[in-house]
Amino acid sequence: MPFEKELAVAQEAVRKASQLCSAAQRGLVDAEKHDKADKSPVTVADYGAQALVLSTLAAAFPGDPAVGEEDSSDLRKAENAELFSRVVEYAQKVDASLDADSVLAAIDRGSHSGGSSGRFWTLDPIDGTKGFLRGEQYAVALALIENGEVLLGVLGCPNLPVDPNKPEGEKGCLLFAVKGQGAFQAPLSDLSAATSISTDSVTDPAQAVFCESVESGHTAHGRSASITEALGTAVEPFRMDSQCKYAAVSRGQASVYLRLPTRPGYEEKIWDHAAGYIVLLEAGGKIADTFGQPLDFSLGRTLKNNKGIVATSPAVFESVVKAVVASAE
Ligand SMILES: Nc1ncnc2c1ncn2[C@@H]1O[C@H](COP(=O)(O)OS(=O)(=O)O)[C@@H](OP(=O)(O)O)[C@H]1O
Ligand SMILES: [Mg+2]
Ligand SMILES: [Mg+2]
Ligand SMILES: [Mg+2]
Repeated sequence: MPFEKELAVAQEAVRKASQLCSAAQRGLVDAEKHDKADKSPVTVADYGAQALVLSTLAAAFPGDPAVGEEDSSDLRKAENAELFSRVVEYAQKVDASLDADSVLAAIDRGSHSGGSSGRFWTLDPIDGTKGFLRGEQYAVALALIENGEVLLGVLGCPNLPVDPNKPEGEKGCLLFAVKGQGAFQAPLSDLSAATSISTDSVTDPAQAVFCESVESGHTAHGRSASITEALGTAVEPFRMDSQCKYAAVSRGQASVYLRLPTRPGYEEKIWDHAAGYIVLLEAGGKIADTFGQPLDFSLGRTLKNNKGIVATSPAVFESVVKAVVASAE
């Protein structure tokens, strides 16, 4: 099968990073959190997961660059020495060969600028850091992009119930897809137990289950309420952090994921969407931005030609996109 090695390496890297994040989330203390220059939060687990995944990729595919969310500049500052030593501690628990220098070097492998030619990986070591800090959903998201096209995606979702119908049952899922090969989910506890997943077959948008971000700064909650009302949906969107929303639509737990811009100048980051995008498409779903335009991953580190996201199961796609476009007029 094409991309067999890439998939195996990516799955193992995301599984290990998910382990690191779970361990960190259980006992996170103040010294393990930090605010970046843009005021968004980052933790020992974001840095540790990026170091772990990018060092694993560097060993397996030394010629592949990466676009990662985090960089080491804050960790190198004297005032963050304690944060840095905890990052190294967490990374070493999962990979004993990592030391302080290799952690910094691995994190900084994520500085590639992306673009339309060649192949590169894109990593969000923790997507939904705010959800992670609240003890809720988050995802480790890794994708492979070649000539601007997303070819492979792996999503580690440590707090997501394996069976959506058993919310109190086993938690921890790995979702993955390779272009043209379908989408799958396995419990993080046993990757050999993967099963095929697909989007739901709802045809009436009034019956569609919607999901959206928890954070009101990341999506316009008022606008989604008016869209569901216009479509005749009685139930309001349920809120969930991170690319777990792509997982929810990909496995038929929700029909629609809306991400509606809150600030005109905000550009969506490729690592916030690439892995979820390919899993969703391979599960049978459809996706566009809030103007109905296809997502363009070939333009660098952001989706600068797109605004927001509309991701759905196939039969309701057109009517939902129409309602989203109309809601902007
Ligand atoms: N203004 C604005 N608009 C849209 N998106 C934004 C915005 N600001 C931040 N971000 C990105 O949102 C990512 C988190 O996704 P979610 O909103 O789905 O999760 S959460 O509710 O924050 O937990 C989050 O990813 P992480 O930083 O990896 O958590 C950000 O990249
Ligand atoms: Mg962040
Ligand atoms: Mg993110
Ligand atoms: Mg992140």
